[in-house]
Amino acid sequence: MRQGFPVARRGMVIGLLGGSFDPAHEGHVHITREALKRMALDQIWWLVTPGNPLKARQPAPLADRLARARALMRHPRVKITALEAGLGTRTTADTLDRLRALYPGVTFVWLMGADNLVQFHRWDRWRDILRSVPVGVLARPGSGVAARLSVAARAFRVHRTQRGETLRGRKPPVWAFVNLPMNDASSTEIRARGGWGRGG
Ligand SMILES: Nc1ncnc2c1ncn2[C@@H]1O[C@H](COP(=O)(O)OP(=O)(O)OP(=O)(O)O)[C@@H](O)[C@H]1O
Ligand SMILES: O=C(O)c1ccc[n+]([C@@H]2O[C@H](COP(=O)([O-])O)[C@@H](O)[C@H]2O)c1
Repeated sequence: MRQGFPVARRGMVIGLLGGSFDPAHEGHVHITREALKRMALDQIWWLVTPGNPLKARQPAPLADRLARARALMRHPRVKITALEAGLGTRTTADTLDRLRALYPGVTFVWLMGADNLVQFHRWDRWRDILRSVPVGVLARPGSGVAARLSVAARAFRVHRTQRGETLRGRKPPVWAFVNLPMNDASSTEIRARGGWGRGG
């Protein structure tokens, strides 16, 4: 395996949490720990993105975001990675294609907060993503209703399962809201109070 790429054995089920992590915060840690437990995932990999293709704002340098993420999220089954920088991919659909080719026999589950489902239909090849991996949508304060009414939720409503815990064993297309105790931490809020980056 390439340097910096985690090792995974055939048969493993690995959750992928992509994000800007600008900066990583307790909300990320909370959903990661809860998803590991509730969804019986073998590992979760954080994919710290070089840059969200839909965000105009330039994030803090990747090295700084990785260092903060690694300092905050300490768990033997959670790997903090810069896989997308290594692969040269920017969109999630491309990243998933590459990971499936690199890790035959490994099942990936895409994880994201409910806020991301609201605008998921603007992502590159979003239908392909939903057809190729199980997707767990993690509860986030303020986004539940909009997520349930979103274009993607309506388009794939027949593929929704009520049981997020079972996603790891299901064949896509399948997705679920994974109801967790919610945590209201947000990177935007941390940046606004000067807790990160050039201003903080
Ligand atoms: N408090 C939270 N509860 C549930 N999901 C979250 C929470 N914070 C972040 N996430 C999810 O984690 C992933 C990465 O989030 P991201 O790095 O964009 O953090 P953020 O706080 O949403 O940042 P920003 O405020 O800059 O958009 C996304 O799927 C996001 O929906
Ligand atoms: O593939 C896309 O078109 C796409 C559009 C928007 C966001 N994403 C991914 O969604 C993840 C969450 O991004 P963010 O900035 O909300 O943390 C991250 O992995 C992004 O690369 C992907």
